[in-house]
Amino acid sequence: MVSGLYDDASEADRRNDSTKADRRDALTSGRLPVAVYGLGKMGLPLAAVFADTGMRVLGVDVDPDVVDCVANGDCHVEEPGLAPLVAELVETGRLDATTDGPAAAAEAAVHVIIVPTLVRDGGEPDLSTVEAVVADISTGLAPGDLVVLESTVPPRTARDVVTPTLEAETGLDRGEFGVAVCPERTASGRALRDIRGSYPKVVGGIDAESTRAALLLYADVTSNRVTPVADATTAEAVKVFEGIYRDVNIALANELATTCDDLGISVREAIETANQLPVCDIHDPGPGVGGHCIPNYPHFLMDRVETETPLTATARAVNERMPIVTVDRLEHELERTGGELRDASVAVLGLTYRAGVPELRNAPALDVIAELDRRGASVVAVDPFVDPESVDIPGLPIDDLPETSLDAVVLTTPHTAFDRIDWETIDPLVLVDARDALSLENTHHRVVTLGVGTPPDESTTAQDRSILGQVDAQ
Ligand SMILES: NC(=O)c1ccc[n+]([C@@H]2O[C@H](COP(=O)([O-])OP(=O)(O)OC[C@H]3O[C@@H](n4cnc5c(N)ncnc54)[C@H](O)[C@@H]3O)[C@@H](O)[C@H]2O)c1
Ligand SMILES: CC(=O)N[C@@H]1[C@@H](OP(=O)(O)OP(=O)(O)OC[C@H]2O[C@@H](n3ccc(=O)[nH]c3=O)[C@H](O)[C@@H]2O)O[C@H](CO)[C@@H](O)[C@@H]1O
Repeated sequence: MVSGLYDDASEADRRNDSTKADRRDALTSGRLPVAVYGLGKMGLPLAAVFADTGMRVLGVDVDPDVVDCVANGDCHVEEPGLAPLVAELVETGRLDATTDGPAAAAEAAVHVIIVPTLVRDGGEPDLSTVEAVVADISTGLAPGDLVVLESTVPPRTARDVVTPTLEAETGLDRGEFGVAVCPERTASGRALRDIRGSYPKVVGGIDAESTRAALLLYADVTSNRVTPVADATTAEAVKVFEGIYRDVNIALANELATTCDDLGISVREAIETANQLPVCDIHDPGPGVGGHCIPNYPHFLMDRVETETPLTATARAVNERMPIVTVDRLEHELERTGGELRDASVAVLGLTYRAGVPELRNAPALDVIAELDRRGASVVAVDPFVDPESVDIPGLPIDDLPETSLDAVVLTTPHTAFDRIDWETIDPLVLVDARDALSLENTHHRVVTLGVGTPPDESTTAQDRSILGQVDAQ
């Protein structure tokens, strides 16, 4: 008889493959219901993939509009392939949604937390949403249940916050229920593909049995391998380290880009050529680091350790300054042409934090616009994915660019829709291509990127370099 995914069975039982198969079968046949707390950009895709393996999934969200939408088989999250999947899963009864967390907790045997973990002004991690879900779960937690943290959390959250709270609130002892950290390794726009197995799934429990139960949970979810790590804290650290790696390396690229002002070289050319070496993986410079992951995760480490973390802190500061660097570049170039930023009319191309996603959290473009505004420029924003007016910024349709009187353009996010702009039909302007995404060398515009301070040496023009490249290739 299978009572839960977490088992206090004897070692002999654990080695028994038929017991393991029974548990897996109980899960994928729907006999062990799964509650997924948080039906947002990552939670809904995760709930759908769980349900698609045969699990019976109850999605929980505090937002009644989200719950109504999902319960009706509709989909409020824009992810490739998600809408038809949600419709089918709701129709066949494998996925449902509720605002009633305690009721879902009472019914479920597996509780998966995928709510946001943010950072307060000042850098302190804000775990209030996770704590609210843990409070719901504790009202229905039963012996044999497994609690899974998919949300990214500061290392030691499972050990020092989640588990002690569950013990205190339920009266159950550690060993009667499981807690495992199984961090989401996905990004907006690729959620279903990533959850189904782009990367190995990391699982780490507060005890060996929790890790074992998490291995069973994900065995049928991912086509990739499931990687057990030593404990829950290691699993938490893996996710936070991934984010810090990215933040620090982007900061390095951004710093190198600013030195190219002095050197008078193209940072992109130097980076691309340096990256010919397999040991070299310099990232792309840009106007800043956005999204709700990478800018937050360094704080999850810095706030939790006594040890000094100067590199992590400096990287954050370098990246946070990039919107200012971008506006400085524009102001400087306008001055070189006799213009002034405080009188300038500027279009910012791309509001979202990266190309191709309708996501504005921590978007560098918003900081660029705030700084332009602070320095007196009048700004319009162009974005094919979000309406600028939704964040109180005057918007401009892409196709209206030629008819609009502009002194400057700043490209902050390289949406593919911008490829269709016919720059020849736009009056000459200063263009800061902060992502180096446009090829406008031969147009009448004054184009600068963040990583070319002065134009390349006249003796080796772009044309010369391409000829030299051909010679080199022969
Ligand atoms: N978005 C990403 O690219 C990404 C990638 C990897 C990991 N993650 C992690 O996934 C987690 C969730 O991110 P997301 O992008 O899905 O967030 P989101 O903001 O899109 O959605 C969160 C959902 O949780 C709901 N919610 C808030 N409090 C709740 C509560 N107490 N009970 C139930 N529901 C509640 C909200 O109403 C919302 O619908 C975060 O911890 C993040 O670190 C996100
Ligand atoms: C590559 C990837 O899968 N990463 C994911 C990441 O996803 P993401 O959606 O946050 O996107 P990123 O690509 O990391 O970009 C963040 C910001 O940095 C800017 N940037 C990026 C690279 C560069 O070389 N130079 C830059 O300037 C970019 O424009 C944007 O503003 O976080 C998720 C949540 O934890 C992780 O699952 C996962 O690691």
